[in-house]
Amino acid sequence: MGTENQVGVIVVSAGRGSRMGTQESKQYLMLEDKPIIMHTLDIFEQMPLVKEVVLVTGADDIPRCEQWIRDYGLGKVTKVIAGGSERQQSVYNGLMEIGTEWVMVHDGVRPFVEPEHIEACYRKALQEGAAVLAVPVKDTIKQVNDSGTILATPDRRSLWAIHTPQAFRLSDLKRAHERAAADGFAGTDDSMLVERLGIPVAVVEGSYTNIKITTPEDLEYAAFMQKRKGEKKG
Ligand SMILES: Nc1ccn([C@@H]2O[C@H](COP(=O)(O)OP(=O)(O)OP(=O)(O)O)[C@@H](O)[C@H]2O)c(=O)n1
Ligand SMILES: C[C@](O)(CO)[C@H](O)COP(=O)(O)O
Repeated sequence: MGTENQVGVIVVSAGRGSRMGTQESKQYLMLEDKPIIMHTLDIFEQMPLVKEVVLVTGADDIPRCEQWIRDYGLGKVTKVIAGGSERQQSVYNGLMEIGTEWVMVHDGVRPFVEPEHIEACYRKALQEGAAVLAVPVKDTIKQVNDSGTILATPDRRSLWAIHTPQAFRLSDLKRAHERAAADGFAGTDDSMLVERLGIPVAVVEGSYTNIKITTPEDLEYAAFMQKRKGEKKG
């Protein structure tokens, strides 16, 4: 089945970036020639699979984002809307603006996600109903109590670090968000909310380079990654 112009993408970019510790919100920091968020949006702009993109950003940042979108010719971005105080609310605001049967939610501060992994995540969701990009953890992970004492060491073979995009039926994700809001449940990703409905979510292995730019160290790595991308293009 053709997958051209199929999926709506919500790119969430309304956070404050407090862990980055910069005056400017991290998603607007320059990465080589343009703001991080514009690198991320351009990935989806170049994908035939993507029908529309809704950018969710800070209310005060809407005008400059709209100008950048014009400057960089990001025609697939159909709306730029205000987010909420939590990521979950920002995603929900985006859901209200998307009209496609399938939706992908992506962090605006993940500018190194690879198109083939985005497509693989979407195709897996078409097959299984829902899918997320992830990578197997490399470190041993332990559960630790508030006193700093180790409680348990889960079997590493079953542990994955979950990334974005995350792909769902729009109707399922809306229902999941509405159920979570009704229950006062706050999740750290969208998959958690869908899992709560009993909907199976599949994992698709992506890449360790699909980092979420969160702290200053990530910014250094991002600069290295961007340089390497430029060298590969030649
Ligand atoms: N209220 C929020 C919080 C986060 N995000 C977005 O969700 C993504 C992942 O969130 P995170 O990396 O935690 O960003 P911040 O919340 O900005 O970071 P911090 O927790 O350090 O403040 C980011 O693209 C961020 O802009 C959002 O759209 N709305
Ligand atoms: C959605 C996410 O990127 C999956 O790993 C992550 O949970 C976002 O967490 P954050 O604290 O909002 O950055």
